[in-house]
Amino acid sequence: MASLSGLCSSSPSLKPKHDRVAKLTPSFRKDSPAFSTRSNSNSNSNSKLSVAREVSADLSKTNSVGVLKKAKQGGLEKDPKALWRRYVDWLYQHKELGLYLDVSRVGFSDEFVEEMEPRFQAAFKAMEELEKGAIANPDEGRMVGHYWLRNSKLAPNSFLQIQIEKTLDAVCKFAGDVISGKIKPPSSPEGRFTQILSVGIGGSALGPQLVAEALAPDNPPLKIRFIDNTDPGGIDHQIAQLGPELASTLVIVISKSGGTPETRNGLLEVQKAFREAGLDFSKQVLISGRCYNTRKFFVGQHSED
Ligand SMILES: O=P(O)(O)OC[C@H]1O[C@](O)(CO)[C@@H](O)[C@@H]1O
Repeated sequence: MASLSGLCSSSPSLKPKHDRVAKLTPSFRKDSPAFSTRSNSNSNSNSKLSVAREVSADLSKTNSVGVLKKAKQGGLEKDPKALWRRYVDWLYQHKELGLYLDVSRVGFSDEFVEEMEPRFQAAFKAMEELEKGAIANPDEGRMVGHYWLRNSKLAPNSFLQIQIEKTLDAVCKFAGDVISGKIKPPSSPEGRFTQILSVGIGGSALGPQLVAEALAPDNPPLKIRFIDNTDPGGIDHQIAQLGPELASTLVIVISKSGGTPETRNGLLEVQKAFREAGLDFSKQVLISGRCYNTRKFFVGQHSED
């Protein structure tokens, strides 16, 4: 994961000679202890970091102190050399991701960075605790495992790692079978699923919405729509928009807890629409997460998980 500790340029040969920022805020540099700590959990992170390009200009006369003073006064630095120095100091590149982050034009001073450092250190520590499995959602008594889902090797124990890997494999296989038509609706003229209706709220809707917006191709094999609240008009609208394609709609009900009333309402409303259309809901619905004691609702295969 990219962290603020990686914001600075990391190629030693490109570091400014009078590295004032480095002196003032050692732990924000990539070669600092804080950076090393975080990069240890992501092997070879250091080798993936570098500034964007070679810096050949003579920077000896530039004055990043002046830039910082101006920034502190709230004025915007205009001197091109000073701005170049600041750019070189603060440009971050993550080669593997193709990510550049240029914060050099943000008017913060090194005093500000120094002042903020304890808070950053606290945040990094908290993030490390999360990665190790600290309970971060006390209401639900949950660990926060987003890190592990992206990289199962970060999971705090091998049981969780295997669970994640098995689940991801199963999800990919299921998606492939739906797309290929191996798993199909019982009575659709197309002979395959063409639409997904996702039912879930909050975190159980935002993730799929993000993926659908950010990662789906222009013409995905299945279109997706969402019921993410309990507004009856909105639910009716989604169902009406599907029209006859309800017969080729895969309904995915998502709930971490399996106990969210709004999600259950959506499920019941959609179930009713299927019934009224003479369709077998149980052959077209998949429930992700603990499921409202309705294990019969599974597409393709029965699951007890
Ligand atoms: O995924 P579940 O268990 O249905 O819970 C949904 C609820 O949980 C949250 O996603 C928070 O974790 C809320 O936004 C939402 O109301």
